[in-house]
Amino acid sequence: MARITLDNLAHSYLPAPKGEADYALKQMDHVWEDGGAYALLGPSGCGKSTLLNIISGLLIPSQGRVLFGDQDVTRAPTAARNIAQVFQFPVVYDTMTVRENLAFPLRNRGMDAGYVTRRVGEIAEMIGMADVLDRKARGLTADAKQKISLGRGMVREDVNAILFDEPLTVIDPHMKFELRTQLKALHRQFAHTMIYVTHDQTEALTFADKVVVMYDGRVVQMGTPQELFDTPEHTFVGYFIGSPGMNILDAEVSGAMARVKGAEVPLGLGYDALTGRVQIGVRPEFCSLTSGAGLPIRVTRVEDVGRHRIVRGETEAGAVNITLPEGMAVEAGADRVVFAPERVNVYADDWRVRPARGVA
Ligand SMILES: Nc1ncnc2c1ncn2[C@@H]1O[C@H](COP(=O)(O)OP(=O)(O)OP(=O)(O)O)[C@@H](O)[C@H]1O
Repeated sequence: MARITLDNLAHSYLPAPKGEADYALKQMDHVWEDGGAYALLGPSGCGKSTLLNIISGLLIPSQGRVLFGDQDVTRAPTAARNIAQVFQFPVVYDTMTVRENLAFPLRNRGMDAGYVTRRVGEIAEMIGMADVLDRKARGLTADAKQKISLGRGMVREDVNAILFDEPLTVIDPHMKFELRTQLKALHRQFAHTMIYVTHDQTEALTFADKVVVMYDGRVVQMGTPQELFDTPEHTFVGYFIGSPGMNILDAEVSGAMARVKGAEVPLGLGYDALTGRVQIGVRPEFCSLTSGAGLPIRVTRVEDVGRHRIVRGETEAGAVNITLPEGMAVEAGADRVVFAPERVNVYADDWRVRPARGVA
């Protein structure tokens, strides 16, 4: 297991990049702790695979270094990095049995037969395949084959890191939940450094201790699920995490007051003078519908989504979504929305601004 350091890293697929726009991965410095479970989350094209390929050794970055522990592996081939990888689609040997597939990475390294049997048994239990160990992989469903790939990725205990690239794409939804839970349990047990690439926020938030949110070639935030929810550092994080995402409205901010089109919005803390495009962001969970004072809103739709309901509305400042807690009805005549002041974040040119007074 190893700490992974990305030192002044950047990558362009062009031979002579001119500006930032030419970089698929913009300059970044990060340390990913030894034993951490990280999810790399972001929309298609944001640079997740590029970063993963640099860590795994499939790609040499055009700038900067990758360290595993203290060792510079920037130019080391994949085979020399001592990592395990699980890809989007199954990579199994059809002519081998499930047992032989799972044992392969261990036998390959000359592990003792007793250990191989014990370890394969543990992993087979975990992926729910203990009763089909002697079946040939050929003829198994794509789902089952991908479980073997996951098992193979996790069978070695001595790897520097395990990299997962959208590994649950072909797994059916029920099994997805189960495997995610198993992966998490396995992480607790063995504390491998794990990096899990996904564009699915549920997958990222349930798997990871730290979620690394990428947008347009940058890591815009690296934080716990709670941090991403409470204090999105970039408007993209606010918008991308949560269902629905954060409400973001253009505003003018003066001290502890924001003015949006149609109302004044009290803030929990004060702010220094701001420049650039100023916005406030507040999650639908911290908005409430009232008939008293507040930002005038016209409710356009109420959606039932199981445990709670989502009210969708239009204000002069833009669209606002409100999450109604379980059992709460939409009050007749309610035509204002108010925001919990201490839950309102302030942004300048998309980046969160720390309050001038009090805690950040
Ligand atoms: N081999 C390549 N040559 C040139 N450009 C590439 C190459 N691979 C990726 N890119 C570009 O680099 C950017 C980042 O792509 P990347 O595949 O890393 O994103 P991603 O977040 O993994 O997306 P997806 O989820 O769709 O795989 C994109 O603009 C993409 O078009």
